[in-house]
Amino acid sequence: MKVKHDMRNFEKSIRQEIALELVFFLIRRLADEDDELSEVQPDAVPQEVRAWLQSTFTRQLATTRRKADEKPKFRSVAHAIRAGIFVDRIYRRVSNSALMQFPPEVVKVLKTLDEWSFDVFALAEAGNSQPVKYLGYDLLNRYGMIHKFKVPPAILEVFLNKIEEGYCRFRNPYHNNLHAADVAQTVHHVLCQTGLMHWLTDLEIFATLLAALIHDYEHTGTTNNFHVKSGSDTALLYNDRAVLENHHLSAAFRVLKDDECNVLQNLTRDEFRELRSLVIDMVLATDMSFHFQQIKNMRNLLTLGDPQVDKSKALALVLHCCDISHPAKKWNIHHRWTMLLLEEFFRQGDLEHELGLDFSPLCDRKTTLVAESQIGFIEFIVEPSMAVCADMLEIVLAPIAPPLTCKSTPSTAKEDEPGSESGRSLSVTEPTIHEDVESPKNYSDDKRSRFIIKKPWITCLAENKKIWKEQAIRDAEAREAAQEKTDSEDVENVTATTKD
Ligand SMILES: Nc1nc2c(ncn2[C@@H]2O[C@H](COP(=O)(O)O)[C@@H](O)[C@H]2O)c(=O)[nH]1
Ligand SMILES: [Mg+2]
Ligand SMILES: [Zn+2]
Repeated sequence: MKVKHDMRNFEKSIRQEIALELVFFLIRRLADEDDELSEVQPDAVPQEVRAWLQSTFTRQLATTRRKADEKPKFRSVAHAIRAGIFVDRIYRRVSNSALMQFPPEVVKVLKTLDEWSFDVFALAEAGNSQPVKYLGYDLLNRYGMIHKFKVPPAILEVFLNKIEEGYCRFRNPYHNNLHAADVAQTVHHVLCQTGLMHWLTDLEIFATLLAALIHDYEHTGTTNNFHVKSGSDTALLYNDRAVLENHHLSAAFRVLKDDECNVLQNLTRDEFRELRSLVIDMVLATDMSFHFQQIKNMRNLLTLGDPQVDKSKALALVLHCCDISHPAKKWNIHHRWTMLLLEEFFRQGDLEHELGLDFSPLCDRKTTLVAESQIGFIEFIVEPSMAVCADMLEIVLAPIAPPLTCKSTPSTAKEDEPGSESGRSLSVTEPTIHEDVESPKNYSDDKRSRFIIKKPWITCLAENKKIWKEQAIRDAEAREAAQEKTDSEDVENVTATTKD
């Protein structure tokens, strides 16, 4: 019986191997000869992880993107600093009486909002499980959006409540209001700690924060592939293309149609159109099947002598990186997110089993190799994405960077509590300039001064990968021990049967 079982497993793995090789061949032919996935050595990762990589992160080329934006207008931050002004949107005052009140525990957590490994779980705990409401409100006020775009504070509160509710609709372990708040906070970190905000107009900042807040609105807790293979209504509606992302956008813009929730009501027609277009581009680019193409396109662009980076493409890459950034946060936070995501995947696997569908990769709770898959995710997806994004930021921000290495700008956020009368301002850490260092590999041959951003994610990624690798070894040993136990039990059973 065991021999039969082994034969079946062997045949199955041969079939999977052949299918996998065929898929790899087709991917190379159909998509790109040299895209990131084809660079992944077939033996470097377990088969299950490869299957997941290809099912989640590849597809044929996406449809044509909209034409490049106008050449970006650079503003000299150095000049602004010298003049003692830190662009007028940094500090806005909104009448205290109109502002939403924040519980003191929320205020305390929000004091750490600028940190790379901000603890969104602590915010949810402090804020009655409403992190989107508090964080969304605070961010939009910090960047002066409420003032600049005349967002009625009461409407903003209703809008954020509605968005928060939508995130909670399917009670997902991972794709919920905490994930939305987490991604928005990470986007904020990039905006303010790298200086990206100074490359952007107010409208572009508003669009970026809004895109982050709504990017997984009404997520069903199941993947695009699941929607397609189960023939869900949403898959039918969007013809199997970026099913979830189309839904997040469409449903969120529908919320904005309601007067009670319309935070965009005081935008001009042109402003609305521009913001909508940016938000759509950003959220559609969070579809993981676009990942390799997106990374490759940006990497190729950055190799050009004087790359002109389209703002919408730059912002889409930033949002995508923030969306997959938890493996680059401190271990405790990353581990918590991993367990939540895996539980969501496993629930999908349970559903697939009930529906008689094949398990999607990483969705079978009995066989999934968690540590191995996380190593694969970090090495093949997160690290390359963060690297390209950082290179892109260093290139686009170089022309507006201050000429000298600056110390951190004193943060007034510490004194100005959210919802307090004094309003609030942004703390912006100035990135550093390293003089006379080599330009990024492959990007340019000339040796000149280079603008460098801080990259707190690098140490976290290395540390997390190390922990997963240790875990993978322990898991493999445990599996081996369990297999040996099963084998010896089988032998005992056979012996007992023979005696009978
Ligand atoms: N195997 C893992 N996949 C991950 C992890 N974190 C994120 N992801 C994948 O990325 C997308 C993110 O897009 P979203 O808009 O759905 O949030 C997610 O769906 C996963 O496919 C991880 O830790 N491990
Ligand atoms: Mg998504
Ligand atoms: Zn997301």
